[in-house]
Amino acid sequence: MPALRPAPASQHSPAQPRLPGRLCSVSGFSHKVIIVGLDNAGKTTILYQFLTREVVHTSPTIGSNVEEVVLRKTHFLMWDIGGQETLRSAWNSYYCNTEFVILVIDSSDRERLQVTREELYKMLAHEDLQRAAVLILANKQDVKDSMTTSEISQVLMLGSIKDHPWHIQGCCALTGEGLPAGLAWLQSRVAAS
Ligand SMILES: Nc1nc2c(ncn2[C@@H]2O[C@H](COP(=O)(O)OP(=O)(O)OP(=O)(O)O)[C@@H](O)[C@H]2O)c(=O)[nH]1
Ligand SMILES: [Mg+2]
Repeated sequence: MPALRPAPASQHSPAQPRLPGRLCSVSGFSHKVIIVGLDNAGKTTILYQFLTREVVHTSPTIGSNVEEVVLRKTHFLMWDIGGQETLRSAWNSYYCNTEFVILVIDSSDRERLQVTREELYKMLAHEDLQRAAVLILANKQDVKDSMTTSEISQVLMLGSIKDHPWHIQGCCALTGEGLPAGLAWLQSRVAAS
């Protein structure tokens, strides 16, 4: 298990997200990614696993964290957005210019999968996300009796999504298992476009 790192130092206020539509990074063009999902799903843990391949100590995100993740020569500007119920109405302020939505699910949280489904279809109907591809990360696969990707696919009715490219990947943010495959799918979409 990698060392625990302190929580990310700065977060952006939900009232004033920091230029969520900005796509230019120091190093050139970045593909904008938003990481959404219910509170406690593991979004912030995943963002920092992508960035450092280590587990950070997190607390609930108020607002967002943003980091640039580079995979070979492809740059992704990743916005990790707080998932608490009161914060979800602010997700749409991050949608502009989004190419990829990463929807993180706590696979051990059966009771709230329906809530995730409602949030998913609300997002897919939003005009700013019409061209976005969706990566569903079925996180916490290490937890005993967690839902499999096929169970989650059924409940979320992923087969009915015809107008957005999508992919579901099981993962464990504590070990990083499954995350490289998720990133590889994002990169394959970039290469295909
Ligand atoms: N067992 C297990 N725990 C995990 C996993 N990923 C994250 N966690 C834990 O789940 C808790 C919540 O993780 P966060 O990354 O803060 O969740 P979040 O989705 O960012 O939550 P909000 O910021 O409130 O929206 C933390 O205690 C993490 O250590 C995983 O794959 N397995
Ligand atoms: Mg968080």
